[in-house]
Amino acid sequence: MIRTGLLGGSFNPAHRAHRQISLAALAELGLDEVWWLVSPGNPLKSAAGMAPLGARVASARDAARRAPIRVTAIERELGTRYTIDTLRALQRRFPRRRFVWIMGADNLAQFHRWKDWRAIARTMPIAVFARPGYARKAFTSPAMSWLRRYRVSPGALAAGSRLPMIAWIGFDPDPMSATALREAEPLWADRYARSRPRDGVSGRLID
Ligand SMILES: Nc1ncnc2c1ncn2[C@@H]1O[C@H](COP(=O)(O)OP(=O)(O)OP(=O)(O)O)[C@@H](O)[C@H]1O
Ligand SMILES: O=C(O)c1ccc[n+]([C@@H]2O[C@H](COP(=O)([O-])O)[C@@H](O)[C@H]2O)c1
Repeated sequence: MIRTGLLGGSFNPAHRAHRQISLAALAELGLDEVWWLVSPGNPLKSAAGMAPLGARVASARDAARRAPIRVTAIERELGTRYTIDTLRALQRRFPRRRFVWIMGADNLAQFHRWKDWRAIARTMPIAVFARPGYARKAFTSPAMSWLRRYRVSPGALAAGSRLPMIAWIGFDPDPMSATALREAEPLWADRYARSRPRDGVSGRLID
């Protein structure tokens, strides 16, 4: 089994916290690699202000350099938009991998708005990272009121196979956000104007 973390995101643009939480997940959960799934469009986010997919993939490749992180826009190829559909498609396509879904506390705070969120938790383990300002919202969220009974330590999540299973990973919270980067450099995507997602977006090149 190849142990693979999945970090889905807009990456508009990618930044150091994406890298840090991925490296922490690799170490704490004994993962072999992390895939960054650069979303063609988060179903809950407006497309306004969203840089082209190619620029977001290129920024993610920069941020992931020299780490066991693979950047992919595979949702575009799979034709999926909702995470539950992506995860099911990935499990079908990569049956020898054991996946873990990774997300920041901000996403846990609104996880109950995601399509079939309980089914996501029954599909693969979930690892959550603290994010400044979101601890309370995440712990008291509607999703967490159901998920808390399935909470385990990171070690138990790494070793176990029961589902659902959710763990908080110890991590010195990092205030970095793509919103702050866009405010500092609204035209950041111009740096990647000529970048197109190469074939690296295809599942074939992932394996
Ligand atoms: N500083 C951070 N600490 C912990 N998790 C983070 C951090 N930044 C992003 N993440 C997580 O990484 C994933 C992808 O995040 P995303 O690409 O939306 O970046 P973002 O900084 O949250 O963007 P935006 O500010 O545009 O909402 C999400 O699960 C998010 O919770
Ligand atoms: O499936 C859903 O309903 C759903 C709703 C909101 C967000 N997501 C996914 O959550 C991940 C994080 O998104 P973002 O924009 O916060 O980086 C990304 O993979 C999105 O596709 C998924």
